[in-house]
Amino acid sequence: MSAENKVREEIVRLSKSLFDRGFSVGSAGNISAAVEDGILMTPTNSCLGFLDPARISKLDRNGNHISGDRPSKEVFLHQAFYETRPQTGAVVHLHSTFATAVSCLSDTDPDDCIPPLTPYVVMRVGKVRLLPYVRPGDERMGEMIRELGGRHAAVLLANHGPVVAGRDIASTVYAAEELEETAKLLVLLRNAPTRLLSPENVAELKAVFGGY
Ligand SMILES: O=C(CO)COP(=O)(O)O
Ligand SMILES: [Zn+2]
Repeated sequence: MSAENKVREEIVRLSKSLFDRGFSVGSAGNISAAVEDGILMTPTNSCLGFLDPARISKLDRNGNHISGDRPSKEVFLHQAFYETRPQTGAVVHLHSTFATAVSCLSDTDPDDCIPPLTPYVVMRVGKVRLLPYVRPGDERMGEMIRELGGRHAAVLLANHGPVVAGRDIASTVYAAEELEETAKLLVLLRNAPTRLLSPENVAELKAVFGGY
């Protein structure tokens, strides 16, 4: 099997896994992955549970649609991550329930919307920014990601959902899951006195496991 076909199969397998466990419903969310000569992206209005590897959209390096079904309307969002974080090999956008809940709370800190509750969110996701609401598919989402200058691997789109960029599709999906589970803890612990990891704990994790 060619390297590109392996990536197609991986997109289908991991998308189905997310869908089967309720991290995405209906036709919400989209996933992309870099290949040698461009980017593969889930087609617009497709259900992550039932993707066909042959119909996945392919874009060239300039973002032109070259094969497969029409790409996700969030193409600008995905492209902005590839452009600003050269290490990016995949981007995952979900409407997963708890991360989306945090994106709707009016007291969420926009500079640090997922505080360091547990080590794995620090290790796999890093500091998460909240970006102001624009409608799905609005080109301004790409501009907002570019303005971050590649400093964040994950963002929450206000009143919409999370977006995570990573080195490859599996690690990016795992990071999106970690973000969702931490958002769930945040909602569960809302109004309960909560101990966060200290700045020293966070610094130790970054020193040992690397930063995102
Ligand atoms: O999540 C979505 C929009 O934000 C889904 O859009 P697409 O079906 O175009 O990928
Ligand atoms: Zn969306």
